[in-house]
Amino acid sequence: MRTSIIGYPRVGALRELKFATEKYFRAEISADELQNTAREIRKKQWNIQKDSGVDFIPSNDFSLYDNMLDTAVLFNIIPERYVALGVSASDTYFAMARGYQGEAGDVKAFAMKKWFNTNYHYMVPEIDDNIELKLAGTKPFDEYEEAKELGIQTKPVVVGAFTFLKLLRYVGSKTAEDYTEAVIGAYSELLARFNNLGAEWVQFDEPYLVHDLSAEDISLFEKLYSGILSSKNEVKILLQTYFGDVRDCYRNILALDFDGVGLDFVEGRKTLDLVTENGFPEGRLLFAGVVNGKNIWKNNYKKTLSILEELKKKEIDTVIGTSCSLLHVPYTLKNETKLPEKYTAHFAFAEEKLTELAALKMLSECDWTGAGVLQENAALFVDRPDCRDAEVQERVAKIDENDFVRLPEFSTREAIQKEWFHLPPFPTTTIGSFPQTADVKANRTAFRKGEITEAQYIAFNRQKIAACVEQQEEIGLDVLVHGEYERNDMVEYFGEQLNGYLFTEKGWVQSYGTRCVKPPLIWGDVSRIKPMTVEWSTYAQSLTEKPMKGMLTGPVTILNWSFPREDISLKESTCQIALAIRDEVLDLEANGIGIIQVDEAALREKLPLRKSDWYSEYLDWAIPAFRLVHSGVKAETQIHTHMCYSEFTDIIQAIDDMDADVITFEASRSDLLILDALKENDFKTEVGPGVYDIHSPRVPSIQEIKSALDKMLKKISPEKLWVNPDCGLKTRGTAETTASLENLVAAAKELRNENC
Ligand SMILES: CN1c2c(nc(N)[nH]c2=O)NC[C@@H]1CNc1ccc(C(=O)N[C@@H](CCC(=O)N[C@@H](CCC(=O)N[C@@H](CCC(=O)O)C(=O)O)C(=O)O)C(=O)O)cc1
Ligand SMILES: N[C@@H](CCS)C(=O)O
Ligand SMILES: [Zn+2]
Repeated sequence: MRTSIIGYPRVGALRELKFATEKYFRAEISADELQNTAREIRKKQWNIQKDSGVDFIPSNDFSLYDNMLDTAVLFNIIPERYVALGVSASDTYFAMARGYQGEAGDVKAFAMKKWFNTNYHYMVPEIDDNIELKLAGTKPFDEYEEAKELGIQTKPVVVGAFTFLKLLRYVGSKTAEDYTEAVIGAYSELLARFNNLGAEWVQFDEPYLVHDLSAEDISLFEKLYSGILSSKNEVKILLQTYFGDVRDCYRNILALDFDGVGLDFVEGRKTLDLVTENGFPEGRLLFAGVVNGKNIWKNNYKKTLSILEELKKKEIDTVIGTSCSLLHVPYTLKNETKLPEKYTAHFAFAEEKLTELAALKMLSECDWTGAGVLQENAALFVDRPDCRDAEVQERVAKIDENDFVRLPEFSTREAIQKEWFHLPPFPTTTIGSFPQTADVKANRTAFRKGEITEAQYIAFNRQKIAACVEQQEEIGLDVLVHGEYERNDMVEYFGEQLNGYLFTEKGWVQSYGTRCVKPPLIWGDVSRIKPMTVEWSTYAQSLTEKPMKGMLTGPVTILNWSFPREDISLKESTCQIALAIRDEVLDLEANGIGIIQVDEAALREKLPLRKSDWYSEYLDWAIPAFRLVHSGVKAETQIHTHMCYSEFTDIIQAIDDMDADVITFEASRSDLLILDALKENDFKTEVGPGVYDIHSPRVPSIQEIKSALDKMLKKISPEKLWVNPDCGLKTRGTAETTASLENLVAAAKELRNENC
C-alpha cells in the first residue's frame, strides 16, 4: 500500500510565513522577499514529506493567505473594485483578503467564513455578472514545477469545481448553474496544462460532498465532472472528500471515471459501510483517510489495520492517507521542550503523522499481528496517567434538570435589568479585547520567560486596563470591558488555568491569513483550580461607575477550540468545562460584576454538517451546557454571549434557547441576512449585530455605521438593539480602534436623536 497526504500546514513550524507576510503588510519587505520565505517553507516541507516516504505529496496546498482566494484568482474572479485600485498583483490579492484603505482607494474585503466544521476560515470570493470565469493564473503550475525542480513529483491540489461553485457568493443575477460550462472549460484547461507539465495525479478537493445533498446538487456535481472528465488526458484524477462520509452520492461518484477516490474513515461514520456494502471498482485507487487530520492523538494502529484488512479482503487497491489536510494540526512535537514524554508519547502532530503513515504502510505489508511497533502502539490505548478525577466525575453525575434552567424567565428578567442598569436606548459596548499591541505581548513574554516578576506583570496589565477604561469613558461607551490584556487567547488562557489541560509552546495552527492559534490539549478531567478572571474584572470595575462586563469563554467554545479527548464523549468533557465556568460566573457575580459575557464564538462551528445530526449529535448537549453556566445567577445579573459568525439562521431557535439576555454577533460581512431570521423567529434575546468589520484595518464612517443601524432597526425592535463592533479588537491598531469606536458612538447618538 502507498501513502498520501491531502495537504500540509503552511505558516511554517515557527510561523515564518506569518511574520514575513505581516512585514510585507508594514512595507518592511518586498513582495519578492515574501515569495522567498514562501519558497523556503515549501521546499522544507516537501523534503520532510519525501524523507518520510510519503508516496503522494501535495503541491498547491500552500497559500499566502487562503486557498479559496487563490482559486478565485486562478479563475479570474477578481471583482472590479479591486482591479480599479490599480495596485500590484500581490496588493490586489491582499486587498481581497483584508480590504484596502489608502491612496489607491477604499474597498472592503471578501467575506470570511468557517471552513466546514473547523477553526480555519476561508475567504468567500464574490462573482458578479461582469466576471468571465476562466483559467487566468499560474500558481498551481508554478508550485508543481518548483517541486519538480527539487526532484519531487507532487500531486497538485485544487479546490474542486463543485465545492468551489457551492461556496462562491453570487452578487449578480447569475447562479452556479450559469457558470457550469465556463467552469468545465477552466478545469479542463487546468488538467491539460498539468498533463503537459508531466503531472501524474491531480487532486480535486470536494468536501462539500459530505453535506446532505439535494437532487439538484447531485445533478450539478455530475454535470460538472462528466464535462471535466470527458477531456481527461494521461493525468489521473483523484476526487478527494473529507470531514464526513459521502452517503448521498457514493454511487454517483463511482459512476464517474475518477482514477482515485478519497474517503474519510475518521469523521465519515458511514464510510466503511458504504465501501463494503456497495463495493469499490477494480482498477481505481481508494485513498483511505484513516489517520486523523484534525486531532493530535496517536493513531490506534490496531483499529486502523483492521479497517485496511477489510479493504484488502475486498481486493480494493488502497492508499493509506490522512482524513483531511494536516492544516488543522500543529507542525511537530520536535519543538515542544516542556511536555514530559509520558504525555507526548500519546501525540502525533503533522510531522509525526507522516511517521504513522510509514508505520501503517510497513505493518500493512507484513503479518502485523506480532510486530513490536504494534504492541508499543497498543500499550498507549490501555491507560493514560493523570487523566481521571473522581470528584469531577461525581459532580457531573449529580447535575439534574433544574441546573439547566434559569429563573425568573427571560421577559421578567429583561424588565428587572432595564430598571437596574438604566442604560440609554441602543446601548453601546465592545466585544471584549482591545488591541494586543507589541508592549502587551512583550509583557506576557517577559513574564513567561521569568524576566519580570508577577507583580511587575500585573502592574503593567493594570496600567493597560486603567488606560482602556479611561479611553472607553472618553469615547462615551455605555458598557465597558477591561480589554483582555492578560490573555494570549480566549481559549488557551482558560486552558492554562484549568486542571486537566496541557499546552504546547509552538503548537500553532492557522486560523485565518496570518493569524494563528495554539489550541490547548484536553488530557484529563477538567476542573477549576481557583478564580481565573475575578481580580482583573473587579479591578477594572473599581475604576468606573459604568457597568464593567466580566469576560469569559463558554464551555462549547473552550471545547471546540481545544484538541479534545477521544476516550470520553464531547458531551462529558463539555459538562466538566461548563461546571468550571459556572463557578467563575458565580464568583464574578459575588464580587459585584453585574454584566457577564460568556463567549460562545465557536458554537456554530462544530454544528454537524448533516442536518439530521444537528440536535442528536450536538445541540442537545451544547445548548444545555451554556445554560448550565449561567442558570445560577440572580435576575439582575445580565448574561451576554457573543458569536463570531452570524451563520445561525438555521439554528436560530437553539440560539434563543441558550437563554442569554443579550447576544452580540458578526453581521457586517454577511449583508445583515441574519436580521430577517431574527424577525421571522420572534427572537426574544436582545441583540447586537456587529456594525463594522473588525478583521479589516478600515475605519468605518459614521454614515456607514448609521446606515447599518437603520437597516437593523427595520427588523429589530428598538428596545432590543445594542450597538457594537463585530468581534474583539485584539488584532487592530490603537488609532484605528479609537477612530472606529468614536464613529460607532456618534452613530448610536444619531440613532437615539432620531428614534427616541
Ligand atoms: C476569535 N477567534 C479565535 C479563534 N480561535 C481561538 N482559539 N481564539 C480566537 O480568538 N477562532 C476564530 C477567531 C479567529 N481570530 C483570531 C484573531 C487573532 C488571532 C491572533 O492574533 N493570534 C496571534 C497569536 C495569539 C497568541 O496566542 N499570542 C501569544 C503569543 C505571542 C507570541 O507570538 N509570542 C512569541 C514570542 C514573542 C517574543 O516577543 O518573544 C512566540 O511565542 O513565539 C501571546 O500574545 O502571548 C497571532 O499572532 O497569530 C488568532 C485568531
Ligand atoms: N471576547 C473575545 C471574543 C472574541 S470571539 C474578544 O473580544 O476577543
Ligand atoms: Zn468574536
